[in-house]
Amino acid sequence: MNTIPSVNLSDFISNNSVRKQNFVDAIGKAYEEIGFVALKGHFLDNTLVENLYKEIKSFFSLPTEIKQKYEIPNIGGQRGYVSFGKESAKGKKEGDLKEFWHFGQYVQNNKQLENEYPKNVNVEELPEFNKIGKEAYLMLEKTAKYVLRALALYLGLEETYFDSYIYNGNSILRPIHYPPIKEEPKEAVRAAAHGDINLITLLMGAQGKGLQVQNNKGEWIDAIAQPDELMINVGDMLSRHTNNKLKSTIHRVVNPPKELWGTSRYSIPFFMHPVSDMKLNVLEGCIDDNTPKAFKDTTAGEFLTERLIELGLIKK
Ligand SMILES: O=C(O)CCC(=O)C(=O)O
Ligand SMILES: [Fe+2]
Repeated sequence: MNTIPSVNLSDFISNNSVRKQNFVDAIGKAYEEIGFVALKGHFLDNTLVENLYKEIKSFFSLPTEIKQKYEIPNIGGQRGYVSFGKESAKGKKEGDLKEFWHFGQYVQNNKQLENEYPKNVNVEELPEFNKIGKEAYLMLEKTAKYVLRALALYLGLEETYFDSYIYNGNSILRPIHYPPIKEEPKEAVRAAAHGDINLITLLMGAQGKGLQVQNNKGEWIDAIAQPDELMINVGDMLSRHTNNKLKSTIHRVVNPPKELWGTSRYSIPFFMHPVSDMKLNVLEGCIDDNTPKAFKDTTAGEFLTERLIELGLIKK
C-alpha cells in the first residue's frame, strides 16, 4: 500500500447501517495493512482549528525564559512545556528537533484520578490558550471515542467496549513546534522513527510534507492530509491488545530540504490513552493457532512508565 486511505466519520454516525458497516470495514482493513487513515467528518470546526493554531503560535513565540517557567520538574513532561531537544525516540540518543506543550485530562467526578494525574498548567500570559486547548481536547476526545467504537465492532467486541476505559483516560493533547533549522543537523531529525505509545493518535497538521509512514515493505511513504482531515493511527497499546492485528506503524518527521529550513512546522497530535488500570492483555479473540499470544500481560499505567523512561522523559 502506497497511500493512506481516507474515511468519513459521518458514515459511522449516520443512522444508515450500510454506511456504518462500510466505515468499520474500511478503517479495520486500513489498520491491518498500513496502520493509518485520514479522517474527515470529525468534531473540530474550522474556527476552533484556526484559533488553536493562533494560540499555539503565540505560545511558542514567547521568550524562552517565559516558556521555561512552565516546564514542570518530576512529572515526565506530562503537562506544561517540554523544551527543545529534550525528548528522543526510543533507542535514539539525539534529541528530536522540537519543543512541545501538553494539555491533559479534565477529570470529571473522580477524586482518585484527579490526584493521580498531574494538574493542567495555565499560561498566565495567554488566557485564551488554556480555554481553546481545552475545547480542542474535548472535541478530539469525542472524535477518538467514535473511532474506537468502530474498531470495537471490527474486533467483534461490544461497540462501547472502550468507552469506560477512555472516560477520564490519561489522554494528552500535544501541540508541537519544530523551529527553523539554523545549522546542518548531524544525526538529529524533527521526529525520529517511532511507534506511538497510546491506543490511537489523532494528528492535526499533517497537511504539509514531513510526516512519513513505513509500509509493510519497509518503504517510507508521505502521509499528507487534506485541509479537513485528521491523520489517525494505531499506537502500541492497541496493537498489543489486539495481538498486532491492528498495526502500530512506525512513522517519522523528516527535516525539510535546505531551502525550507527557515520555516517552522506546527503539528498537534492527540494521544488517546485509557485509564492506567486498563489491562492491555491480548484479547482472546485475537489469538489462534497461527497467531499465538505475542505480548506479556501488562496494564496501561505500567506500559506508559516503561516507555517514558525509554524516551528520556522520566529517570529510573
Ligand atoms: O509532527 C508530526 O506530524 C507527527 C508527530 C508524531 O508522530 C508524534 O509526536 O508522535
Ligand atoms: Fe508519532
